[in-house]
Amino acid sequence: MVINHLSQNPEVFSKFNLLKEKLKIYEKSVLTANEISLIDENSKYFGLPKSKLMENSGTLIFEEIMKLDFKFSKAYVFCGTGNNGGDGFVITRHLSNILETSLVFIGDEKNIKSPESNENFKIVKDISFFGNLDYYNVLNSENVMEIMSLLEKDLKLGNILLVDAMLGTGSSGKLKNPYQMIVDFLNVLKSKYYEKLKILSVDIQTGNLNSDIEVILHKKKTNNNCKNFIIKSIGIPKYIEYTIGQGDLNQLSQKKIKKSSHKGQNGKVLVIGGSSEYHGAPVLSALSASKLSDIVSVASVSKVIKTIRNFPELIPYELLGDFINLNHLDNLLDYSKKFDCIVLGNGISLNDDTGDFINSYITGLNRKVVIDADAIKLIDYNSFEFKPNFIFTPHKREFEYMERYISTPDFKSTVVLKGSYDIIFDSENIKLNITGNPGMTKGGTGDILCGLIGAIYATNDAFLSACAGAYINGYCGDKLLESKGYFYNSIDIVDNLSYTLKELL
Ligand SMILES: NC(=O)C1=CN([C@@H]2O[C@H](COP(=O)(O)OP(=O)(O)OC[C@H]3O[C@@H](n4cnc5c(N)ncnc54)[C@H](O)[C@@H]3O)[C@@H](O)[C@H]2O)[C@@H](O)CC1
Ligand SMILES: [K+]
Repeated sequence: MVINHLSQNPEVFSKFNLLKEKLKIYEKSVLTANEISLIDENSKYFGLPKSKLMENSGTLIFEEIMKLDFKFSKAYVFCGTGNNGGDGFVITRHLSNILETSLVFIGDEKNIKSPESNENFKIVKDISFFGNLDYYNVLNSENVMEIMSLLEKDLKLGNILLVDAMLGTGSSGKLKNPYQMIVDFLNVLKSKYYEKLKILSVDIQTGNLNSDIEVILHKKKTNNNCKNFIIKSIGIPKYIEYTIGQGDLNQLSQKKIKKSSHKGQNGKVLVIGGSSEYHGAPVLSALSASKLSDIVSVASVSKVIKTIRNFPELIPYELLGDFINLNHLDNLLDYSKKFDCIVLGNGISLNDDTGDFINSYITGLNRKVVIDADAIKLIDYNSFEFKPNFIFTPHKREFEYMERYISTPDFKSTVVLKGSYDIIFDSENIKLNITGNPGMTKGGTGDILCGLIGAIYATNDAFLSACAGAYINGYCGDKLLESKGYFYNSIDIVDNLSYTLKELL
């Protein structure tokens, strides 16, 4: 799916690479557990199921085992309940074809976490009836003692390979028993039979296990610390690290909090925009925010507030005059304190007085801010600090106002560069949003986007919010393309946003 998209728009990719170079964002060679779980999810989403990745992992690790310059008469595979254990089941399947293997499964079969792990567990369970594979289940500490005495007996007879498929990137915090107990025993046996026991860890060594080698999958993780390791590609294409998918959405606070959230848990958003010239923009922005946030208010001039009063779900905050200006500064700075995120600029219009307001307001405020449209043009960038709490949502022309600053060292903001495919970046990350279609070029979709990003940003961090907002907005447009062709407008998007949010969150 992604390939079709990108091949249709090669110029997007050149802009993407240009920005990547300019920002000096290089491909990450070490990933955090969070980043790896993101890739995990998105691999599935872009057509690479975890079962395929597990098969690749187990098979590639088995091949590495065959290359070891270590003769062993028997293998033990220690497996946990997570997908690290799943990899271990695949390795066991291969090993049991060529030599006597003991599978030591730690935990209760019912607690095997994933279908792909379960699938592989069932196969090795069946094999154990055909011989060449002994199956042991460790549920408590005396099982541990039994296993260790079996292992020690075998060590007296010959060399043993021990595969550590107990815990991988899903491990967190201090090892719980029986894992710690197992690791302690294995470390004792390792020091006692140093040459006869070879320990190979799958992906990451479990706890403080004294492994001889780590076979790392895809890329190094921040908590890999075995000095002897090899890295195996398991077929995850690197573009997956640069594209936004369901994995990103799964990191949102909305996915983490229980559905029965109490009032205010979904954040409070203030939209500051509009003028006697433009009424609609702040309404679109506020309405889209109101699909997610508990409280949405619009601060604008009387003519716009008149429209706002038609929407009971929006809280009006009236400003006298035709344009937002410095007279409104103190009140708005004070009022803004009530909100988690401010959406600034929709329809605010290119008025000098408004420019003075924007530059004073934005420097005086310490809130999360989404800066859009004319606000982007009105900022005086010479003495401007691109703070980490700012998300800018420029289209191509608006981006020209700020492009030359993005590679300066104190650039800390997030940018959504809207286009046929949006490019989202901050000083450390860059991603491509591949949802959306030409039907979204109609007026108002930009207002909807920044209202949506503002609502998400109220309870999430900047880069993730920018990615998620762009993704959801485009996804909603793609659904409308299916049902209405290109003949949909921004009201259609606002009306359909709830269905999209329900589907994706
Ligand atoms: N990320 C990827 O792209 C791929 C990952 N794969 C494998 O999947 C692994 C990650 O799998 P999971 O996310 O299921 O996690 P793990 O297999 O690391 O296991 C986590 C499980 O262990 C338990 N656990 C966590 N911390 C513990 C602690 N301190 N003490 C005791 N128990 C603890 C938790 O209950 C959790 O269910 C990777 O390391 C890798 O081996 C492969 O299957 C292929 C692809
Ligand atoms: K491991």
